[in-house]
Amino acid sequence: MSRPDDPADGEPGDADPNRTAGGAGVAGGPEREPLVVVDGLEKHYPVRSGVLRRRTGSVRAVDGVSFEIGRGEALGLIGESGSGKSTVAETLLHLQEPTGGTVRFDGTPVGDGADGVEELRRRTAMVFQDPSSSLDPRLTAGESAAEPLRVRGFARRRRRERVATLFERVGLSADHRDRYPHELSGGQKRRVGIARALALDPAFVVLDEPTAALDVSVQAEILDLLGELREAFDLSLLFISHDVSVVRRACDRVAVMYAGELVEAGPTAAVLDDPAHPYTRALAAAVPTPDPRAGRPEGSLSGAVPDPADPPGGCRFHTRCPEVIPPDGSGLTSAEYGAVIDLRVDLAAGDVDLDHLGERADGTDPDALARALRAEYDLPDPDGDAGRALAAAVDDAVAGDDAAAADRIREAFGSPCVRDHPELEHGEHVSACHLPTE
Ligand SMILES: Nc1ncnc2c1ncn2[C@@H]1O[C@H](COP(=O)(O)OP(=O)(O)OP(=O)(O)O)[C@@H](O)[C@H]1O
Repeated sequence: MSRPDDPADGEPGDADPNRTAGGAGVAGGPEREPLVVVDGLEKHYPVRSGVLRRRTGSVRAVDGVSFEIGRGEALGLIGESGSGKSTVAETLLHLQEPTGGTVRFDGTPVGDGADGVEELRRRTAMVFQDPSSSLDPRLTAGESAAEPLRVRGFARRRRRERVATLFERVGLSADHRDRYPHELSGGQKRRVGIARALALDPAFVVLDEPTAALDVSVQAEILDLLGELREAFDLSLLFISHDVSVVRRACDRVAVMYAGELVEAGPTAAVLDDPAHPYTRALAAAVPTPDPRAGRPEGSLSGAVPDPADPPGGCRFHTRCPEVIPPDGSGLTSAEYGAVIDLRVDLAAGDVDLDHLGERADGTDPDALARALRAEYDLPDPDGDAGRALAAAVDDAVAGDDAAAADRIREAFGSPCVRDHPELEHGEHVSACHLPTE
C-alpha cells in the first residue's frame, strides 16, 4: 500500500524525504539504527517534606529503562497500573524532562539540543487513553482531527481535504465529520483520535491504552485498523497497555515493566507463551486482584506495585513473587517464604494491627496474639535457626517492636531475591530474575 495522502510541496507537515518504506538498511550500507533508541531512561520525582520543603527522597517512577523500536515495528509496554508505563512515554517524548538516560530518534539525540526534541515532536503523535477527555466537546470530529493541521498553518481547504482522506482511512464517513464527541460511539471517538494522530504524517505513534473500555468486538476492529495503518504508513508504534491480549494481537515485541524497571523483553509470542519472569507469567496467566489480603495463590498476583518512593531492595518483585527463592536450608516453599516476606513488609511499614489481632485472639495474651499473627499471615513453622528466628520475630511483633521483628526476619531469611538486584541483559529474549533458567 502506498501512502494515501502526500501533503503538497512546501506545505508544513511534509513527509520526511529521508524516510524509506520498510525500514531496512540502505542497500549495501550498514543497517540503519532503529527509529527510537531509549537507553537508561530515568524519571525521578523529588519527595519534599517539612516547612522548608526540603528534598527527602525520590519517587523512582522510571528507573533505568532501555529499549529500541525499529521502523515499522510495534513494541508493547505492559505492566500493572503504577508500574511507570505512562511516565516512560511522557519522558521519551520529552513532554516531561527525563532525570537520566538518553533518547535517540532517527539517529539524533533528543534533549541535548532543541533540534532533536523538535524533530521528535514533529514526527511523533500520541493517541490518548480516554478520547472523551482528549476530544474537545466544543469541536466537531472533523475540527478535532484538523487541529494539528491548523496549528501547523495549513489552509482551511487543505485541512478539509486532508481530514476527508484521513476519515476515510480510519473508517469514518463524511457524515461523522460534523458530529460532536457526544454524538459518537466509543469506537468512533477512538477513530477520530487516530485520524488526528495521523494528521501530520508521523513516523512514530504512541498509543496509551488505545482500546481501554471498549467492547471486545470494537477493540478487535480498532486493533485491526491500527495494524492496517501501521503497514500502510510504515509506522513505528509503542503500545502501552495493561491488557496482555491487546499486546499479543498488535505487537511484534513486548517489554514488561514492573516498579519503574523492565523485567522482561523479547518477541511477543516468546514472552507471552513462554515467559521467563514470574511477573510476566502472572500477568499472562491471571487477572490481577487489587485485594492485598487475598493471599498468594499459585501463579497469580495479589497486592499492588510497590511505592516507587521506597521500592523493595534486591528484586523489586520479591515482595509479591509467587516463585520467590527460599533461603538455602530453610526447608520453606516459595509460598511459605512469601508469607514470611508479607509479614516483614507489613512490619516495616507499621501495618501490623495489634488491635485487629487482639479481636481475632479474643484478648491480649501474648501467646494468643502470636497464634493470631501466625494465622493471619499463614506463617510456616520451620525447624532449626529459621524457626527460632521467626518465633522471636513474632514475639517482638506482638510486643509492639515492629522494627526489631522486621530486622530479625531480614537477617535470618536472606535469599538472592531479597539481597541482589537482577539485571536485564541485552539480547533477543531477556529477563531479570534470579531463578535459574533451563
Ligand atoms: N508527577 C508525579 N509526581 C510523583 N509521582 C508520580 C508523578 N507522576 C507519576 N508518579 C508515580 O509514578 C508511578 C508510575 O506512574 P505511571 O502513571 O507512569 O504508571 P502507569 O504504569 O502508566 O500506570 P497507569 O496504567 O495507571 O497509568 C506511580 O507510582 C505514580 O504515582
